[in-house]
Amino acid sequence: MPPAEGLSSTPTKQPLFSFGVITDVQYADIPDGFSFLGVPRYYRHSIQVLRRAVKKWNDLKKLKFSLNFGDMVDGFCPKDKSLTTVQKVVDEFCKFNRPVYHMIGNHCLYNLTRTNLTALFNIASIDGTAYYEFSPSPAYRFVVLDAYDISTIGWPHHDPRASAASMLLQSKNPNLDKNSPAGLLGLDRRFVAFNGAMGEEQLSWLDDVLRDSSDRGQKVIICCHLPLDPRAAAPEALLWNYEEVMDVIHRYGCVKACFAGHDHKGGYSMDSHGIHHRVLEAALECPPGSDAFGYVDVYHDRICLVGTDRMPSTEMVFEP
Ligand SMILES: Nc1ccn([C@@H]2O[C@H](COP(=O)(O)O)[C@@H](O)[C@H]2O)c(=O)n1
Ligand SMILES: O=P(O)(O)OC[C@H](O)CO
Repeated sequence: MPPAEGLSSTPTKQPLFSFGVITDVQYADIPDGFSFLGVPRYYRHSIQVLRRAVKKWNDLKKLKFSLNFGDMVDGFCPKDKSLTTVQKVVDEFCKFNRPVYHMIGNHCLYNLTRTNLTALFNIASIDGTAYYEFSPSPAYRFVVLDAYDISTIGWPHHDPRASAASMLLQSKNPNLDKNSPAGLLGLDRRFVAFNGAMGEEQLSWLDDVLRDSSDRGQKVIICCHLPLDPRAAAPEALLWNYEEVMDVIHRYGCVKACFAGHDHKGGYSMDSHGIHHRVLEAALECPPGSDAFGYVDVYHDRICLVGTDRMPSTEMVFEP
């Protein structure tokens, strides 16, 4: 869990900039249900959480942009309603009067093609990929990763990225149902079909962006639907090749924090290189009337997540 429930030493100076965060809205116009492990899921209420998030973000008047960490629609959404449902959620995000940067999650890919999704989410895409970067202030760069670059979901069966994922799952997960981690031990429990990996091209792009950021003296915040640190999330939620990705990140000193979604209960850790990992609590699992969203104040020496209700606040001070 985060080191502090509140912001014990909130700096009094003005942040360089601030941004909103929300994850796993997983909206569908269907009755409430449960996760595979029996955790309640409020499919119709989650869009109300998003509405309250957008209102709060607008009321604050200081946010520069917001980040949606993926899974805006649920896999149980009737497939003939996928497009209108995703459009309905996108329309809610559009009520925020600043840009919103989206990530693609597994539930998005259960519903729509990558071509549809990248168009709806306004992601400039090469060959269906959904990784990109932006710099909201000269001192900072945001790197948005595509966690399903190598995946059995989202690509046509003949695509090499789908074949590579199938081969990996085949070798790591003997279960007939590849969504099941039954029998897998420890961190190997991540080898399930609802996760994915970053491919070589994306890893090399990440390396280039981080080298350039280091050269420019910029600090970097990494954003990914899937968590990258085992101490911040359940093994079943991790990116398949999180170690490879963290090896690239640890080559440079510029990355200060990694944010993720997917593991609905949320989490926090600081890794061996002093990088903060914050997995955000899901909007989907908020019982009616409760919320999970927040905003982040960014300073030169720290970032402060100010959470609402089920999303605890977290102060993340950078290592010198
Ligand atoms: N076939 C499956 C699917 C999931 N699990 C486990 O349940 C957890 C939650 O799954 P949801 O997709 O409902 O969020 C997941 O972390 C798996 O450990 C399973 O055992 N078998
Ligand atoms: O949002 P889901 O249904 O993919 O669930 C993700 C799992 O909880 C990760 O362990």
